[in-house]
Amino acid sequence: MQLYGTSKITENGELSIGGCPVSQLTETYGTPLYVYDEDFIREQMRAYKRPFERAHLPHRIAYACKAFCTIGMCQLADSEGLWLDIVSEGELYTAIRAGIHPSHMCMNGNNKSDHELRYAVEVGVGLIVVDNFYEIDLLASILHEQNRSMDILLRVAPGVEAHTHEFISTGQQDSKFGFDLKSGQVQQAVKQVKEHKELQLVGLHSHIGSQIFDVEGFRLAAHRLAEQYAWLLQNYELHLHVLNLGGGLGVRYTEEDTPTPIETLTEELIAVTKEAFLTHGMDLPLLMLEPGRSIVAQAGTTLYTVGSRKEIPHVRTYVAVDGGMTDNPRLALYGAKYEAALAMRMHEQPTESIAIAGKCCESGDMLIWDAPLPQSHPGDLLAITCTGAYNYSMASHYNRIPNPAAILVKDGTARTIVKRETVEDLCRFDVRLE
Ligand SMILES: Cc1ncc(COP(=O)(O)O)c(C=O)c1O
Ligand SMILES: N[C@@H](CCCC[NH3+])C(=O)O
Repeated sequence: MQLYGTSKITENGELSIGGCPVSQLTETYGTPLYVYDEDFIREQMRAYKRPFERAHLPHRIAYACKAFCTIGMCQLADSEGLWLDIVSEGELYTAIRAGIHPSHMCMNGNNKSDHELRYAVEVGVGLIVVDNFYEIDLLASILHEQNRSMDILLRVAPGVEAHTHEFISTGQQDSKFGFDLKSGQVQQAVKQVKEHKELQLVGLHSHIGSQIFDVEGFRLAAHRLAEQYAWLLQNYELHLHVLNLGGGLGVRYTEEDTPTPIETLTEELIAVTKEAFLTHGMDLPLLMLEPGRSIVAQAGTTLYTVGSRKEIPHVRTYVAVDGGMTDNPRLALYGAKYEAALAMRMHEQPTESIAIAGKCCESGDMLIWDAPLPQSHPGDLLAITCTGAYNYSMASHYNRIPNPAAILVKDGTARTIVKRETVEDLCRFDVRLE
């Protein structure tokens, strides 16, 4: 199993994260437990900024908090000077509760409700990424009512096929997101925006997908967008000074994944975007990025306790843990692959290949199909790495399983960022029939 960030193996073969031996963490917080490595998260955020700072380029890095959205996580992003990319009332509310200034937020979403847009306008969200024709008029009318104006970007579907799972590919022409570039919807949208003095169009936005390993898709998107910037300048005398290329940088879940490191990819992104704009004799606009997964995925490890075992001769051995698809639905949804280790016996060699199952009443409730591990016993601690993104945020209560706690570890100290749910919490909204 590959270790990330501050994760280490102690002399007696125990996994430690952020200077905290995992047995101490689980003794205090129980299992399943999401453990987040604070230094590593901060380092990922800084890696995005360094290339811009080195080149003295204006930039905005907005953490796409959908990857892991809690008050503490929003505070971390803010403390590193990042904006937040939010997509719903809930994310906006969380960010506000975290004390983030709304002017440092960018709001995405393909079906923002009247209520959500009103909320964003009232608090003064810095930038709204308008996704469709309906939203242009809706947002304009809300702003008009309140006698306000707002900076917006237009979300563009640039017709780029990102090489990733089809469920997380978003830049292709056949997508629910954004204005279709190929059929001229972007120019049509700009025309419609120009009819509303409340909407200040400052740039375009594209997000080609998630878990992307190289710059090629971004290069194509940058070229297609630069062409639009040039066209809009020529035909409408519209000088757009912001370009948002979205998020999407991939991470290593297993050895099959070979992502470009954040700093290198960011340098490449700057270079390809510069080149694209130069082709049209234009300067690089203020570049905005919205990374989610690459900030938090590898900084997260989930700790479980091993329970039952089922050996099917000549077929497979299942070992079940005290969590599963409720805290990590990514195998069930995308066929995602992970690595695991027995967290107290990190020095031991694997002796068998097992299937790690969850505890839900569902055959698809699996975490890993073939994990090479030493023989495990009930009560052993099992660690699955790279579970920091889209795990907690997509957790469910299936089978009325409470969500685990999440903690942040650093320099030998642990802090709770999300409390463990209780079964009482699960009944909180139920109404007893009288
Ligand atoms: C508009 C937008 N921005 C940013 C992100 C973050 O993507 P990722 O977590 O892959 O960096 C997403 C999710 O794919 C998105 O839809
Ligand atoms: N939920 C997806 C990522 C979606 C990206 C958001 N647009 C995943 O777990 O990989």
